[in-house]
Amino acid sequence: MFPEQKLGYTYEEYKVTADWLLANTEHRPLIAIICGSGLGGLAEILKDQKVFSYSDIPNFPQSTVHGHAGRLVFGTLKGKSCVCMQGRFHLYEGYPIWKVTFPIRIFRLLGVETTIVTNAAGGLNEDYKVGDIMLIKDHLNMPGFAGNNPLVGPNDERFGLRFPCMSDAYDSDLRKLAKTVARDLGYSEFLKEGVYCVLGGPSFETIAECSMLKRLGADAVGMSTVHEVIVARHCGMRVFGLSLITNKAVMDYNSESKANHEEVLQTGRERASQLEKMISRLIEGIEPNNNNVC
Ligand SMILES: O=P(O)(O)O[C@@H]1C[C@H](O)[C@@H](CO)O1
Ligand SMILES: Nc1nc2[nH]cnc2c(=O)[nH]1
Repeated sequence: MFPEQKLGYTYEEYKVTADWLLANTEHRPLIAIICGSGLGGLAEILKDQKVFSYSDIPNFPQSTVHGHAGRLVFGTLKGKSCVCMQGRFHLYEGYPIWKVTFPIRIFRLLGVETTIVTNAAGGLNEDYKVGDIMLIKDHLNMPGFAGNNPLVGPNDERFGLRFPCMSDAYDSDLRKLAKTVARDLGYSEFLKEGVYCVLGGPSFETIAECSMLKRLGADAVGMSTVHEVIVARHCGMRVFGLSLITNKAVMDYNSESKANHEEVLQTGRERASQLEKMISRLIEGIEPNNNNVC
């Protein structure tokens, strides 16, 4: 039925990694955080850290992108046990999509209930400024339109349903909580809410591509996150996502500006402390749900 190429890890392979981690740390995280480009400093908010290099974890892919350190950091925040990926995997690194999303099922097997995804993205919405934080309310999955979806291949019911719903992918209660947190911190001025569009990368968009994406309803464009969200929702985790608008997508043929990775990392450094505060407060407000997945 499916071609003979490998289409993913087996349940047993996921278990090997999860069991290795459980044997090597006493942390039992309920919340996972995935750090976007240049946002790895978010891991520093965790106390009582236990850190693993991806290269030391069985089956774990390696980070190859500048701004993605390649470390899995366990720790606590306000007494809550968390795990943080300092570095994620992208399609453009050459990984098949099931490797890109490998850590998500590991999180689920560790007992994680809520996944927080962050990324750096280009702003398509003309009201957005560099440095804005966009709560992700929905996504456009461009690789998925072409059949590159992380759930392609045999479905393992131990993780989730063959046909998972995605109309409620980004938890509305967590978005409400984030808005309250942002207001209390005085961040409302640079808080936005919108639709994130994933492309394969690594080239940034042409002007025509940006105008097309904007017309399709995207507010921000990037190269990650959506694959992780699909797998997280498939296995029943709650998802909260935010994009840091690190650059404005170029939409004018007369513009001199050019998207570049250094600007992306620089904007991350500039907003790091506010993002750390916002995510700390958000985590403080997340209630455990006794591992009842949703
Ligand atoms: O991992 P994220 O999505 O934050 O990284 C974005 C997309 C590319 O990897 C990189 C481009 O600068 O930033
Ligand atoms: N595709 C894409 N990814 C980004 N990541 C950060 N900025 C951008 C951008 O402008 N386009």
